Amino acid sequence: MKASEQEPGDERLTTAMLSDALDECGLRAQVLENRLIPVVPGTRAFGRAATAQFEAGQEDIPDDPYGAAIDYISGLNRGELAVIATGESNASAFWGELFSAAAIGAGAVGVVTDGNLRDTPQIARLGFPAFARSHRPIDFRRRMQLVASRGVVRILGVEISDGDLVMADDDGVVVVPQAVEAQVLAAARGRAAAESTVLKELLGGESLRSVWDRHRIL
Ligand SMILES: O=C([O-])CC(=O)C(=O)O
Ligand SMILES: [Mg+2]
Repeated sequence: MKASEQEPGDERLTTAMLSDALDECGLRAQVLENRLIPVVPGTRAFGRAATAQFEAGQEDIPDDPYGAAIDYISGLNRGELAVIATGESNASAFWGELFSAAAIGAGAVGVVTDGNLRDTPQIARLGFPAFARSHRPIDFRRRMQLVASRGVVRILGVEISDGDLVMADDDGVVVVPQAVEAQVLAAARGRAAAESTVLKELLGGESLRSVWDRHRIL
Protein backbone atom coordinates (compact mmCIF):
# COMPACT_ATOMS: atom_id res chain seq x y z
CA MET A 1 0.00 0.00 0.00
CA LYS A 2 1.50 3.31 -1.08
CA ALA A 3 -0.12 6.56 0.05
CA SER A 4 -1.74 6.68 -3.39
CA GLU A 5 -3.15 3.21 -2.69
CA GLN A 6 -4.83 4.24 0.56
CA GLU A 7 -8.54 3.59 0.33
CA PRO A 8 -11.23 6.27 0.44
CA GLY A 9 -12.12 6.64 4.11
CA ASP A 10 -8.59 5.92 5.33
CA GLU A 11 -8.35 9.55 6.42
CA ARG A 12 -10.61 8.46 9.32
CA LEU A 13 -7.96 6.04 10.62
CA THR A 14 -6.16 7.16 13.78
CA THR A 15 -3.26 5.81 15.81
CA ALA A 16 -5.79 4.59 18.38
CA MET A 17 -7.67 2.57 15.74
CA LEU A 18 -4.45 1.10 14.35
CA SER A 19 -3.32 0.26 17.88
CA ASP A 20 -6.64 -1.51 18.56
CA ALA A 21 -6.35 -3.35 15.23
CA LEU A 22 -2.80 -4.46 16.11
CA ASP A 23 -4.04 -5.67 19.53
CA GLU A 24 -6.74 -7.63 17.71
CA CYS A 25 -4.05 -9.26 15.57
CA GLY A 26 -2.00 -10.17 18.66
CA LEU A 27 0.67 -7.46 18.22
CA ARG A 28 0.52 -5.54 21.49
CA ALA A 29 3.82 -3.62 21.52
CA GLN A 30 3.80 -1.58 18.31
CA VAL A 31 3.28 1.89 19.80
CA LEU A 32 6.32 4.04 20.60
CA GLU A 33 6.82 4.32 24.36
CA ASN A 34 6.32 8.09 24.33
CA ARG A 35 4.41 10.31 22.00
CA LEU A 36 6.43 12.57 19.72
CA ILE A 37 5.48 16.24 19.54
CA PRO A 38 3.77 17.35 16.32
CA VAL A 39 5.07 20.72 15.08
CA VAL A 40 1.42 21.58 14.41
CA PRO A 41 -1.13 20.07 16.82
CA GLY A 42 -3.80 18.13 14.97
CA THR A 43 -1.39 16.97 12.27
CA ARG A 44 -1.46 13.37 11.13
CA ALA A 45 1.09 11.51 9.00
CA PHE A 46 0.58 8.04 7.54
CA GLY A 47 3.02 6.42 5.15
CA ARG A 48 5.62 3.82 4.48
CA ALA A 49 8.78 4.21 6.55
CA ALA A 50 11.97 5.36 4.87
CA THR A 51 14.34 4.67 7.75
CA ALA A 52 17.61 6.34 8.67
CA GLN A 53 19.94 6.31 11.65
CA PHE A 54 21.77 9.42 12.85
CA GLU A 55 24.46 9.31 15.54
CA ALA A 56 26.43 11.90 17.42
CA GLY A 57 29.88 12.24 15.85
CA GLN A 58 32.37 15.00 15.12
CA GLU A 59 33.72 13.72 11.83
CA ASP A 60 33.61 16.18 8.94
CA ILE A 61 33.76 15.70 5.18
CA PRO A 62 34.71 19.25 4.11
CA ASP A 63 33.90 18.66 0.40
CA ASP A 64 30.39 17.38 1.08
CA PRO A 65 29.50 17.72 4.78
CA TYR A 66 25.81 16.97 4.30
CA GLY A 67 26.30 14.33 1.57
CA ALA A 68 24.86 11.28 3.34
CA ALA A 69 21.74 13.18 4.46
CA ILE A 70 21.30 14.68 0.97
CA ASP A 71 21.53 11.19 -0.60
CA TYR A 72 18.96 9.82 1.84
CA ILE A 73 16.49 12.67 1.25
CA SER A 74 17.05 12.49 -2.52
CA GLY A 75 16.01 8.83 -2.33
CA LEU A 76 12.61 9.49 -0.72
CA ASN A 77 9.63 8.26 -2.73
CA ARG A 78 6.01 9.36 -2.99
CA GLY A 79 3.97 8.28 0.06
CA GLU A 80 7.02 7.62 2.23
CA LEU A 81 7.45 8.90 5.76
CA ALA A 82 10.99 9.76 6.88
CA VAL A 83 11.61 7.79 10.10
CA ILE A 84 14.84 8.89 11.73
CA ALA A 85 16.36 7.20 14.77
CA THR A 86 18.97 9.05 16.82
CA GLY A 87 18.99 7.10 20.09
CA GLU A 88 17.23 10.17 21.51
CA SER A 89 20.35 12.25 20.86
CA ASN A 90 20.30 15.87 21.88
CA ALA A 91 23.58 16.72 20.12
CA SER A 92 21.90 18.88 17.44
CA ALA A 93 18.95 19.08 15.13
CA PHE A 94 19.40 17.55 11.68
CA TRP A 95 16.22 18.39 9.79
CA GLY A 96 14.55 21.73 9.15
CA GLU A 97 12.77 23.85 6.57
CA LEU A 98 14.91 22.98 3.57
CA PHE A 99 14.98 19.22 4.11
CA SER A 100 11.19 19.42 4.59
CA ALA A 101 10.86 21.30 1.29
CA ALA A 102 12.94 18.63 -0.47
CA ALA A 103 10.81 15.90 1.12
CA ILE A 104 7.61 17.65 -0.05
CA GLY A 105 9.10 17.91 -3.54
CA ALA A 106 9.71 14.14 -3.52
CA GLY A 107 6.12 13.44 -2.43
CA ALA A 108 7.03 12.28 1.10
CA VAL A 109 4.28 12.62 3.70
CA GLY A 110 6.15 13.61 6.85
CA VAL A 111 9.04 13.09 9.25
CA VAL A 112 9.10 11.26 12.57
CA THR A 113 12.17 11.30 14.83
CA ASP A 114 13.29 10.66 18.40
CA GLY A 115 15.78 13.53 17.93
CA ASN A 116 15.43 17.27 17.34
CA LEU A 117 13.94 19.32 14.53
CA ARG A 118 14.76 22.97 13.83
CA ASP A 119 13.15 25.74 11.72
CA THR A 120 9.87 24.57 13.20
CA PRO A 121 7.80 27.73 12.45
CA GLN A 122 8.88 27.38 8.80
CA ILE A 123 8.06 23.64 8.77
CA ALA A 124 4.61 24.58 10.13
CA ARG A 125 4.16 27.15 7.35
CA LEU A 126 5.06 24.52 4.74
CA GLY A 127 2.30 22.31 6.15
CA PHE A 128 4.71 19.37 6.37
CA PRO A 129 3.67 16.87 9.07
CA ALA A 130 6.64 16.65 11.45
CA PHE A 131 6.93 14.86 14.82
CA ALA A 132 9.94 14.98 17.12
CA ARG A 133 11.08 14.34 20.68
CA SER A 134 12.14 17.99 20.86
CA HIS A 135 13.35 21.04 18.96
CA ARG A 136 16.80 22.65 18.96
CA PRO A 137 18.24 25.26 16.61
CA ILE A 138 21.75 23.74 16.21
CA ASP A 139 23.06 22.56 12.82
CA PHE A 140 24.33 18.97 12.64
CA ARG A 141 27.66 19.49 10.88
CA ARG A 142 30.42 17.98 13.11
CA ARG A 143 27.81 17.09 15.71
CA MET A 144 25.72 14.32 14.15
CA GLN A 145 25.90 12.23 11.03
CA LEU A 146 23.72 9.85 9.08
CA VAL A 147 25.32 6.43 9.55
CA ALA A 148 22.78 4.09 7.90
CA SER A 149 19.65 4.28 5.81
CA ARG A 150 16.91 1.90 4.69
CA GLY A 151 17.63 -0.64 7.43
CA VAL A 152 16.00 -1.61 10.71
CA VAL A 153 15.95 1.12 13.38
CA ARG A 154 14.69 1.20 16.95
CA ILE A 155 12.79 4.23 18.20
CA LEU A 156 11.41 4.52 21.73
CA GLY A 157 11.21 0.76 22.25
CA VAL A 158 9.83 -0.26 18.85
CA GLU A 159 11.70 -1.76 15.89
CA ILE A 160 10.84 -0.20 12.54
CA SER A 161 11.92 -1.74 9.24
CA ASP A 162 12.19 0.22 6.04
CA GLY A 163 8.82 -0.21 4.31
CA ASP A 164 6.71 -0.70 7.44
CA LEU A 165 3.56 1.44 7.69
CA VAL A 166 3.84 4.18 10.30
CA MET A 167 1.18 6.56 11.54
CA ALA A 168 1.77 9.58 13.78
CA ASP A 169 -0.86 11.86 15.26
CA ASP A 170 -1.48 13.80 18.49
CA ASP A 171 -1.83 10.56 20.47
CA GLY A 172 1.47 8.97 19.45
CA VAL A 173 3.19 6.87 16.80
CA VAL A 174 2.18 3.35 15.71
CA VAL A 175 4.17 0.91 13.59
CA VAL A 176 2.45 -1.71 11.42
CA PRO A 177 4.96 -4.33 10.23
CA GLN A 178 4.71 -4.82 6.48
CA ALA A 179 4.16 -8.59 6.83
CA VAL A 180 0.84 -8.11 8.68
CA GLU A 181 -0.38 -4.86 7.14
CA ALA A 182 -3.25 -6.34 5.08
CA GLN A 183 -4.76 -8.01 8.16
CA VAL A 184 -4.21 -4.97 10.41
CA LEU A 185 -5.59 -2.49 7.87
CA ALA A 186 -8.69 -4.62 7.34
CA ALA A 187 -9.28 -4.71 11.11
CA ALA A 188 -8.67 -0.95 11.43
CA ARG A 189 -11.04 -0.13 8.56
CA GLY A 190 -13.74 -2.30 10.11
CA ARG A 191 -13.22 -0.53 13.41
CA ALA A 192 -13.36 2.93 11.82
CA ALA A 193 -16.71 2.12 10.17
CA ALA A 194 -18.15 0.66 13.39
CA GLU A 195 -16.90 3.58 15.47
CA SER A 196 -18.71 6.04 13.17
CA THR A 197 -21.98 4.20 13.89
CA VAL A 198 -21.30 4.04 17.64
CA LEU A 199 -20.47 7.74 17.73
CA LYS A 200 -23.74 8.67 15.99
CA GLU A 201 -25.78 6.50 18.35
CA LEU A 202 -24.10 7.98 21.45
CA LEU A 203 -24.54 11.54 20.21
CA GLY A 204 -28.18 10.66 19.48
CA GLY A 205 -28.66 9.93 23.19
CA GLU A 206 -28.51 6.13 23.35
CA SER A 207 -26.96 4.81 26.54
CA LEU A 208 -23.32 3.73 26.51
CA ARG A 209 -24.43 0.37 27.98
CA SER A 210 -26.87 -0.43 25.15
CA VAL A 211 -24.47 0.77 22.45
CA TRP A 212 -21.63 -1.29 23.97
CA ASP A 213 -23.84 -4.36 24.30
CA ARG A 214 -24.85 -4.08 20.63
CA HIS A 215 -21.47 -3.33 19.02
CA ARG A 216 -18.88 -4.34 21.64
CA ILE A 217 -16.34 -1.73 20.57
CA LEU A 218 -14.93 1.31 22.31
O1 LIG B 1 21.10 21.62 8.68
C1 LIG B 1 20.01 21.20 9.15
O2 LIG B 1 19.86 20.86 10.34
C2 LIG B 1 18.83 21.11 8.22
C3 LIG B 1 18.17 22.40 8.00
O3 LIG B 1 18.43 23.42 8.62
C4 LIG B 1 17.10 22.45 6.99
O4 LIG B 1 16.66 21.39 6.54
O5 LIG B 1 16.67 23.56 6.65
MG1 LIG C 1 17.41 25.29 7.85
